Amino acid sequence: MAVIGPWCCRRRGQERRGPRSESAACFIMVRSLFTPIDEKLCVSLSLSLSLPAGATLIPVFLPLTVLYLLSVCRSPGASVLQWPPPLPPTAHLLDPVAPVIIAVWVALQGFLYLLPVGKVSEGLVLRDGTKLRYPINGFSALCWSGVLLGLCLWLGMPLGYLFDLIIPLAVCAIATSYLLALYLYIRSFWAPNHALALGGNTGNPLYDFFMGRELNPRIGRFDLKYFCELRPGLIGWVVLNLGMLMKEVELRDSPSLAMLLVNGFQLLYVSDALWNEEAVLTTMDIVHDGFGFMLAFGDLAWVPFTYSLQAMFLVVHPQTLSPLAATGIVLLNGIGYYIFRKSNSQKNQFRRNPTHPSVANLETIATATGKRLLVSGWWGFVRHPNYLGDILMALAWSLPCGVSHLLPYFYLIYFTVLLVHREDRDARQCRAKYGLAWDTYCRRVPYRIIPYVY
Ligand SMILES: NC(=O)C1=CN([C@@H]2O[C@H](COP(=O)(O)OP(=O)(O)OC[C@H]3O[C@@H](n4cnc5c(N)ncnc54)[C@H](OP(=O)(O)O)[C@@H]3O)[C@@H](O)[C@H]2O)C=CC1
Ligand SMILES: CC(C)=CCC[C@@H](C)[C@H]1CC=C2C3=C(CC[C@@]21C)[C@@]1(C)CC[C@H](O)C(C)(C)[C@@H]1CC3
Repeated sequence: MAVIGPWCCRRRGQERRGPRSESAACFIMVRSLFTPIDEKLCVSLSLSLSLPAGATLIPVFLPLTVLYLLSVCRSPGASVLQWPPPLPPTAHLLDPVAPVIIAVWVALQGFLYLLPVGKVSEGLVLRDGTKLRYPINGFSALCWSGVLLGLCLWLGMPLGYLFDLIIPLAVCAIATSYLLALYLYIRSFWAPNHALALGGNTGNPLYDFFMGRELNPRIGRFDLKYFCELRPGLIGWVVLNLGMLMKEVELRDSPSLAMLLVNGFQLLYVSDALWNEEAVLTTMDIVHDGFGFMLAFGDLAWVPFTYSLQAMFLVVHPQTLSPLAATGIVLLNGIGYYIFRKSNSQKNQFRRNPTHPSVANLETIATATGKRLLVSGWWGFVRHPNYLGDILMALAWSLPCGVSHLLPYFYLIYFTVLLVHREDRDARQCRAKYGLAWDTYCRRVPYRIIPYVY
């Protein structure tokens, strides 16, 4: 097996080292999934999984992981530690109804995105000094989607059919993300230099296809990355959850408490993302990352089909929850959500208007860029309080599924790896941006995500 050194590329005299995207988190995730089977094999696999081998293998490995998880989730054993079963026959992978559902869904979300409702916000300043404008109407798209789904249910449409169709739907979503990524890669060659992302232009076609060359690809005023990040996949996730709930009603006459909790928690999370849609304009994905296969696949296939695994698991593996356990889980989700929301809002408020009364009294340190860093409040507790809240919520989403299977904890494991990697990537970017001030911040706030642990 050829081992290709650390990720490193030279372009215009610059050297960049180290993994720079969630793809590295994927490598680690692959390792953590297979560790019990053969640690040595996985260590050498992950060593060899570097540029460009990683960029070649991940677009094959991740879609297969989605199909594998969905098949295992529907099987009676639901064991992720078994040897992967053969792929289902083609007849089970494809269904003519699936592309119709996906096309109608994406078209509906596109229509709702273009509706002239809600305000229009400006993104951060781009390299050419301009700012892009984005519609802030995601929450209204969620509400309209809810109204239309309610209408479908009222008309007697069997939403539980989504459970039966899940694998063909995932195949279609994966195919759509491949086509989209290919389109994005080709069109990026017509984009001006200043519109390209700094990370996805190594000249290696596979790596650039994977990372994405163009930063904010648009068709007219339709921003493809912003649309995909928050609409079809994220709202699709809660629709799939609802489908699982309806399937449970079909099978057992009423939804279980566990299913209601999972649906409720995840609906709260998605609603929160869309309610605070403007905050997404300052996330790494929108500001730094190109739009390529990783984000297209992540948004359109990974999020809806792996984030809904807990609800799908509950259809086949019903769980009984005692009122005490349910109360504890609701409390855990509430605490996680509180930390997540309060810390995200505090930073957003501080970045938008540092003199606002809610943040004006917080202790800060100055940086050479003119921006200040918070060293008290949530951001003085740990360096990423928002990640801590997110991880607590992820745990609360898995616990209703009991502790007999590992599969419902897939999201928690994947997400922890993703956030640990994301924290590391952000720390490197902040170190480069703020220099000594960042070191001072790190000394003042020694823990990254979990106080006294990490
Ligand atoms: N469910 C999911 O699949 C995922 C969810 N998430 C969630 O998305 C949310 C956003 O996360 P993400 O975009 O990764 O990063 P953050 O929202 O944590 O933003 C990091 C940025 O915040 C600023 N910052 C860091 N420390 C300070 C400080 N002390 N004072 C002021 N500003 C500071 C820096 O930017 P600057 O100084 O330039 O302003 C830094 O680059 C999180 O809640 C995360 O959990 C993320 C990924 C996946
Ligand atoms: C394995 C793989 C292909 C990983 C790709 C990573 C993406 C799935 C995630 C990267 C950042 C994301 C964010 C959200 C969803 C997952 C992805 C796309 C997010 C929209 C979820 C809701 C949150 O409230 C959020 C809006 C802060 C968040 C933004 C980042």
